[in-house]
Amino acid sequence: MRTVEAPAAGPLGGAAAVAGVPAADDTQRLLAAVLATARPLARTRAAHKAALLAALQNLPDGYVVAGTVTVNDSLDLLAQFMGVKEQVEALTNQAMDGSLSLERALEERLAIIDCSPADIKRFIAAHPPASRLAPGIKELITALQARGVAVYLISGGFRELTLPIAAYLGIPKSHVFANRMNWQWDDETGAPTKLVGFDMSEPTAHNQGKPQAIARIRQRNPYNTVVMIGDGITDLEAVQMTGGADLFIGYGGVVERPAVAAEAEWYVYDYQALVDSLARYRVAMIGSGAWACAAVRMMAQNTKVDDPADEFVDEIRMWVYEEDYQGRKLTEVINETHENPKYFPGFHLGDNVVAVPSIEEAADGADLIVLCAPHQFIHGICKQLMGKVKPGAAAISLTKGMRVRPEGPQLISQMVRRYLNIDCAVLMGANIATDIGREQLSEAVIGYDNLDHAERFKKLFQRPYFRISLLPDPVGAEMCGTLKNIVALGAGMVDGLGLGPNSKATIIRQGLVEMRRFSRALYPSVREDTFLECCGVGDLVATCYGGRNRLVAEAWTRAQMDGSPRTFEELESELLKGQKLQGVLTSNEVQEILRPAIHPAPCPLRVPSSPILQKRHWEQDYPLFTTINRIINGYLPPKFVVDYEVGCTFSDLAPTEGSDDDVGAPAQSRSRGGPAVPAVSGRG
Ligand SMILES: NC(=O)C1=CN([C@@H]2O[C@H](COP(=O)(O)OP(=O)(O)OC[C@H]3O[C@@H](n4cnc5c(N)ncnc54)[C@H](O)[C@@H]3O)[C@@H](O)[C@H]2O)C=CC1
Ligand SMILES: O=C(CO)COP(=O)(O)O
Repeated sequence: MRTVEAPAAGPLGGAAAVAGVPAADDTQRLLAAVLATARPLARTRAAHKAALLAALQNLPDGYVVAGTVTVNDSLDLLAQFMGVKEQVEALTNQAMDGSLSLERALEERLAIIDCSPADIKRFIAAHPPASRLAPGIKELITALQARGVAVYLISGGFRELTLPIAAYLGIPKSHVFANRMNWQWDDETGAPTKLVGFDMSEPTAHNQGKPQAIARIRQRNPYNTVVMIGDGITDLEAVQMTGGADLFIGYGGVVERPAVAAEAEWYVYDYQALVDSLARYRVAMIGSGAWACAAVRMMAQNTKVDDPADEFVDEIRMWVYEEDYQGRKLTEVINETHENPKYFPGFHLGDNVVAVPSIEEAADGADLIVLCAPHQFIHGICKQLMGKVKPGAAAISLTKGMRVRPEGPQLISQMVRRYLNIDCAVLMGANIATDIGREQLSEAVIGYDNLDHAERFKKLFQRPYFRISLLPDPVGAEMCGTLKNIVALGAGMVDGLGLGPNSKATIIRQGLVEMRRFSRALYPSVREDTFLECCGVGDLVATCYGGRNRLVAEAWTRAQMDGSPRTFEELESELLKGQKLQGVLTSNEVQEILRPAIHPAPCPLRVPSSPILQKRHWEQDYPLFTTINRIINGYLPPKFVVDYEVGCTFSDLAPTEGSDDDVGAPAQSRSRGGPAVPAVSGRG
């Protein structure tokens, strides 16, 4: 980039004038290109350039309008096409250097050109937009739009010629300000026939039209900062009026106009210089288990793209809970082989994934923080990260689980928001890690409060085989991901009992009913439809057929049935080799909410203080959840999983010694008004 440093000037008011104006809607952004500066200057030029850079890099406050996008003036080119190039170009130059009023220049140029609608069609066909664009402008606009910046095109040319270019650049018609040709219409056909002038009511038909157009834009949109980019005096005017643009970047890549260059605080000859100055989001992955590795692998593919408009920093730092792996540190092995041989063997994570043992270092400077660790560790993780994350960063949780404290339940995303003071979305779905590593079709939802963040995360994760949709019900999505792990234990028990698909379908259906009921009881805003999404029924089915909770529960049930009981911990460590089960903990956590205050469960209840916990005694409404919890804690044998209504009626009784047969006779038990339920050995 060649930069013209204009002489030091007085204070410049643009950015300062709007610095304190909050955007009513953070999602709306405009990148404006501005010119010039008859404005009173509030800063030195160097400081102003710094403000420009900051506006471009700190996009939540940075907005730009692009003014100069083609290598040639459309009307000049049309004049050449019509064989009247010299006369029209002379008038264009007079208008651009300010020696002829815009209205007169337009009027005279159109009169000389004197084209028909058919001429315009032929002209556009002969000069398609791609052939005329200034180098780098498409990349700049794509990069800005990818970052949520609204881009406008304000042109002193004509809509008839500008709209095809705007369409090619992805700028909506409503974001285009340009003049309109006036036509004589054929009385018979109603078609335009002859050019008879232009519409003088458009702001761009007059001098100072560009600041007026920007003022209109700002009336409709609460942008904080509007940046104008342009090469002519009429572009420069955009910053010379109250209500116009705040900042101006002069562009000399096509025509270098000394008057514009002299006034511009930042003058560039190449749009790539602006693309290069845009912020790129740095991503951190907190966690390195199976799903964390499958997810980081997808993200690494997306961040390492050869695209100048790419909005992500290539490198992703992944926090690894350091441990020994075959005599070496796991982080060293991952960084050497680009694979996590302990938790996700056989999959290349990407050369751009860097494993770090320090959680602070992993999160340092990250704009996008992805949390994916077993839920029991997230509280500790949040405490370590408190005060260490970049203000304004956005988080997303892939973790399935919740925390139950005496004050009430807390979702992982709520914990992240509370401890880290940043927004936290969730990504949930039927996402068995190894299948995703094998690039098999999967779906996920991003449950969000902040749409901008959700869209950014979607770009970060989405792959051809990993389809993401956005769901404005983050709580519902997270509750689904959490609760399905309990149902999966029930599905594993069905398998362990040797029962077939009908029984499993019964467990899945009842599980879905209880997931929905419980979620909506705790959080009434949860949407009904969410349970039909991939995070609801989709994940439930996948986990009940292919998940780790199912696997371990099946083995646990078989061991019970064989008379050689094993604990869940033993089987987890034996079958999952370091990976963690979430269902057993979640079942106990959920049951803390469901059961009455005095209960024979092995984990003693804390005294509830919140209204939610005081309202317990919900077990009868959740017979499957309750029965599964009683089974895994040894109060009922596994066969009750398919007799959950009955299993649930034992709930108020303390476990006593007794034979399995007693418990296995539900009709008799009920006739006794509730049997003594024996503890089954091998509690999880
Ligand atoms: N594995 C899967 O297919 C899926 C898992 N999930 C969810 O993702 C979350 C994370 O699971 P995975 O990535 O599969 O992990 P994992 O279960 O495969 O691995 C356990 C992880 O915990 C770490 N760890 C062990 N002790 C720790 C401690 N004291 N503090 C912090 N970390 C410790 C280990 O280093 C390892 O990275 C869970 O909530 C799970 O339900 C969600 C979708 C799919
Ligand atoms: O959540 C999962 C799939 O979406 C994985 O479930 P498991 O932890 O039971 O393997």
